[in-house]
Amino acid sequence: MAVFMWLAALLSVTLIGAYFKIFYRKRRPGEPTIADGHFLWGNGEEFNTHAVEFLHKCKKTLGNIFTIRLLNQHLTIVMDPHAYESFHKQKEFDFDPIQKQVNMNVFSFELKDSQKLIKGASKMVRGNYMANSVQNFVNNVHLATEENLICNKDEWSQDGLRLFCAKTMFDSLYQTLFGRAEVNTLKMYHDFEVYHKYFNFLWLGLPRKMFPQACKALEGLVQQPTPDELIKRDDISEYMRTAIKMLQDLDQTDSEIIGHNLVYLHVNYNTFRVGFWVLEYILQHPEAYGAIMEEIDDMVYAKSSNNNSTEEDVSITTHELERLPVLESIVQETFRLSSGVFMVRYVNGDTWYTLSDGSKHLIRDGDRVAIYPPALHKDPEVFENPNEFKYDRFIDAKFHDKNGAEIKHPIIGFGSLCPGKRYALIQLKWFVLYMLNRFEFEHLEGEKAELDFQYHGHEIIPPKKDVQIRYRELSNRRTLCLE
Ligand code: HEM
Repeated sequence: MAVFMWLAALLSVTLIGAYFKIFYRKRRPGEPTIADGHFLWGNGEEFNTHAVEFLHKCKKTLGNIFTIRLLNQHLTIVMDPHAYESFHKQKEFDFDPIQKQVNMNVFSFELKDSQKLIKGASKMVRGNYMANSVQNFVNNVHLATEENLICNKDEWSQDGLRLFCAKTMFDSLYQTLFGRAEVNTLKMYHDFEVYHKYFNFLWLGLPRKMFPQACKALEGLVQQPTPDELIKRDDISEYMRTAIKMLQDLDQTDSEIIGHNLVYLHVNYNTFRVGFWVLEYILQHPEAYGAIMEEIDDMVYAKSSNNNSTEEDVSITTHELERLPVLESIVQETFRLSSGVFMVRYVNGDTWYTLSDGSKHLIRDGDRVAIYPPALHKDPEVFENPNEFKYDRFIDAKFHDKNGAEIKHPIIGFGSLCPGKRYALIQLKWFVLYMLNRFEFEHLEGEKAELDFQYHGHEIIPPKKDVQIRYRELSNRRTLCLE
């Protein structure tokens, strides 16, 4: 009996010691307040249940900067709506270890020289390279529509909206990325859907073997042509070609290169995800649908030399596409509502970080620090009725904090580092314009998509389930071309 009690006492002491070593920490002078949480798993549960509500609640009591704990990991959250630039410029806040973690845990590869690669490949989504890629995309959207949809002026066809977007947008993004080939892009899309369910768990480092469905989906996703075969294609995207060649020069293996290709497919998959939401919100809101059709019709009318003929194609420039006010506002509003992104950095050395009110805060070496854009995007002090979709919210609008100071970056759906932002937005806008100019859409009775908040942390949050729509080709429309 005495031995048993002695062992129990030893175990208790060991557990208490482990608790203080792994989970507990003493706040040092200057460090942000640590949010109250469960003594073992910290704030994980509240964060998972509804991250935005939880962070708004913390902001009310703790202010514009505080630290939360997810199990044994401390994460300082910056809620200052003016922090975007200072956060981006703070040299100790490092993205490299974060992308390494995603690459290794989710896609099983490590880049030998990530900075060189990102710099080199990023040049290929600008200037003429971007223009060529956009032209390929325009062409591929048209081909996907002809090949994968039922184009009928007299009868409605029925589909899931997400499936509709997969057959058109995902297909064209895929073909633009890898070059045109006989490939079942719908299978790729389904595998990506399954794999993304486990993204957050994998990213955090849980072993893939725990998720047999993820393993099976990954087996499908890595069924790609070899890197040598891919770069022989004439129409593979320049950033993919450049990245593959650089990786080969660095002696990375074929399987590492295939893992890296999946990262590019993943970033394009985000463009597809947001494409779905833009169309869905337009369908949910007749006033938005009416306004955008009016904008398209006005543009087509203004650009046609003969308004009695529908034979003539109408050409618009990329610049014009980027500057359509209703489309731009709908896109921004869609990002505001559907973005789930974390702008997270590893802290390289103890850092005094200054907020916009001049206050200085000590951020601890080895922690993580983050801006969580969805919490800013839904801040009721900045956006009136933040959970409502308002299609014209961003037309000629400026946004201010509660003291009246203007917020320079009210929407940060691409973080501060994404080199593909302009390219993705052009593709997105073209897709929406092309589809609305060519088809009429309706939800089936009672159908409405809802955001699935368990995917918080993903760049774009998917819907809980697909929604059923019907579509038919419009009569008397002019064909649009992008110069
Ligand atoms: C709607 C589509 C997209 C969304 C929502 C998106 C979002 C993001 C976000 C949130 C980040 C992290 C940035 C940060 O933490 O500051 C990022 C990084 C990145 N994105 Fe995008 N992205 C999209 C499309 C693209 C495309 C089409 C490309 C292709 C070139 C791309 C390439 C990258 C790269 C290479 C990085 C890593 C940058 C680095 O490590 O410095 N993205 N993206």
